[in-house]
Amino acid sequence: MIPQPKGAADIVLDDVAFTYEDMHMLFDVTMKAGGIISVMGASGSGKSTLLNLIAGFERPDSGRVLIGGADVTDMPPSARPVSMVFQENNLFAHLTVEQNVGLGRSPALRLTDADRVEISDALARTGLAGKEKRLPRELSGGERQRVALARVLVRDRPVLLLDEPFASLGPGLREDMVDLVMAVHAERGMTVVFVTHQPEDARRIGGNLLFLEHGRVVAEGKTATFFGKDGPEAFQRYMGTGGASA
Ligand SMILES: Nc1ncnc2c1ncn2[C@@H]1O[C@H](COP(=O)(O)OP(=O)(O)OP(=O)(O)O)[C@@H](O)[C@H]1O
Repeated sequence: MIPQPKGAADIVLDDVAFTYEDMHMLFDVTMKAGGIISVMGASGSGKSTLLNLIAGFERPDSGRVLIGGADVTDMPPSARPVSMVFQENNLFAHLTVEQNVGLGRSPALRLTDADRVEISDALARTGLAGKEKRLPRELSGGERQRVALARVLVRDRPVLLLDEPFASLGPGLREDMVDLVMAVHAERGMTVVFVTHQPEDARRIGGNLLFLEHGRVVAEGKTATFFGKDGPEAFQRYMGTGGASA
């Protein structure tokens, strides 16, 4: 079981409306502190927008975003208690691995000895020891995402948002990376929201699942239930399996 998190935070989207041209989205959903939640849905259903509203890269037309009970609707992304990992371009190309991780401690890279110890621990934890001085272009795609996760560890924020972070990696490596996210979650107990197109990622993660259609959450609950024979109909249609997949 996940230890009771000290710093985890509930995420609440309270009647959050958001529009892109003719795409009207409405999110009214609570994600429990310390949970791990997969977000699935067809392309264009609003998964990235949901994360961007939590992170503050998009502002609601109406409604409120609360994190840990605090209303963050008007806060810029940098002030929110959130880390985010994208599919790519998480790193600064001209900075070394350890500098990229160090940014999670100090945006100006003014690092104390204690920060350096934390950075070195995070690099060891994510399997990057010995690669500290490399530039991002000298790493594989999987290693670059490990650097992004090491930065999450040193930032130590109560919410971690992942937007298809391993979509460009092959299946075996993706499994390893999902396991690393789960290990980070087990260690820190932050609230993790993981957008994925891959059913096997969601199954591996377990926890809860939000399923989106046309800018709304149309089903939510335990991930295991989604993949069972009584999974929500909309999800079964999306999977095209009529229910449980192998
Ligand atoms: N910057 C934008 N300007 C206009 N429309 C946008 C913009 N970004 C997204 N949209 C539209 O908003 C809707 C939701 O997009 P979003 O990226 O959140 O979906 P998604 O579920 O993450 O898709 P994918 O799985 O393809 O990444 C889509 O209809 C998309 O075309």
